[in-house]
Amino acid sequence: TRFKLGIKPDFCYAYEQPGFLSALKVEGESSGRPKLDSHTNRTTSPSPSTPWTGKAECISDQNSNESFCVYTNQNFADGRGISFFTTPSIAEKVTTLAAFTQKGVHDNVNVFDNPPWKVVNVPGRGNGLFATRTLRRGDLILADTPLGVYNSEAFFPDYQIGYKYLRKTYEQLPEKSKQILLNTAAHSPGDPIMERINTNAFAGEFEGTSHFFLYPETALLNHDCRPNTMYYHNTSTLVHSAHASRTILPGEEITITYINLLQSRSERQDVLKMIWGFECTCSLCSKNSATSRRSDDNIQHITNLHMNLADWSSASTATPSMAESLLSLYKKEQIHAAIGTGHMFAALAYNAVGNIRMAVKHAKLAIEAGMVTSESSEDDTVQMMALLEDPKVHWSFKARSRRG
Ligand SMILES: C[S@@+](CC[C@H](N)C(=O)[O-])C[C@H]1O[C@@H](n2cnc3c(N)ncnc32)[C@H](O)[C@@H]1O
Repeated sequence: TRFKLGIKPDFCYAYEQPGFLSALKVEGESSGRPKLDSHTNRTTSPSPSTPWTGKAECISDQNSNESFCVYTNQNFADGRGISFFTTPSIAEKVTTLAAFTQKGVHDNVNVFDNPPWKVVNVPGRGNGLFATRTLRRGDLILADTPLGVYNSEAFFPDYQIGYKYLRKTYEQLPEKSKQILLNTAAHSPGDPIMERINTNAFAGEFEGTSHFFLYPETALLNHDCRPNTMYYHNTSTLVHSAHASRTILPGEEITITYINLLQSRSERQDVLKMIWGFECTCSLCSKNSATSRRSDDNIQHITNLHMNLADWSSASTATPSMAESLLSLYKKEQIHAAIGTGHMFAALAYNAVGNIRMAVKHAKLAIEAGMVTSESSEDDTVQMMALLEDPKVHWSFKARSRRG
């Protein structure tokens, strides 16, 4: 299941990831979901134990019998504040998260006193973050909490109704945070709040439902099809953190990917234009057509290798050399954040033919590479640790060696 943001599933380098609002706009419009036009406005009083400020304003969808309300906590993360637009049951669960119950989880978050970057305005792409000192793979670039978390079901079907509640999520924030939100970019005209969510919010599953998260500082990161940074969203602390996925030199722009990178140039350009309104002229998109074709072929090859290596059926044709090819293609294509995944595939593929020495080598490398995204690849790390502990009892041991 997809949870949080990204490949595993909150780790961004390749799979469709920061699906921003417009991505769903398209999906929602074509899905013919019932409109929220038979709504009623009402308010509910929070129970005395909830952290929400004031009365929650709610809207009910009579078709689904679902209510969505605006909940704000102005004290969240040391007075930065946070607003939710979601169902009462999700809001109740939210209050039990570490974000609301554990002291200290936001201690070094939303702190930008001496960051390793500065904001620079680049004609044609707006603001972006540029490194002011050398960053090594794994170094923290920034960590922030969302100002808004919006249930996609809540306002999506009918914008006019949704706007009103989105505006409320904004209006209830502390003054300083309102300004921070307004300082984010909007790439098309329209309702100022809606458009800022549209341009900047990350989509991810939250408490089992799709939500959008607006992290105003992370929002400053521009897109590159070969980014030098990856990010992770912790759905318990609600902290979003971005780490360098390779060495970044002073003066270099710090970039993330907005899309699934395992797509051809034309596919990438189409989706970036459609959703974020810009022509991608990143280093990869600007290559001459012969180089670009080679890259597209590599991407296709990576996709095929993924499919083969993830196939544990009796029909699988996966071999360790496929995993070695995958690793070298990641390197060739400079998909740095995926190296850990490549080593994991290799560890499993070697163990599957009983080559313990190579399985252990790659498991160690996978864990080491996973440190960069320690939180995001938790399951993978656990899996690799288990393999290291005793390769012979790991489920993958000789799982492919008896096949003809
Ligand atoms: C999340 S914002 C990124 C920060 C934004 N540049 C700003 O000024 O705050 C996304 C918007 O930035 C611009 N953008 C991001 N990456 C870009 C790129 N590689 N080339 C051109 N524009 C880009 C587009 O206008 C896009 O809609």
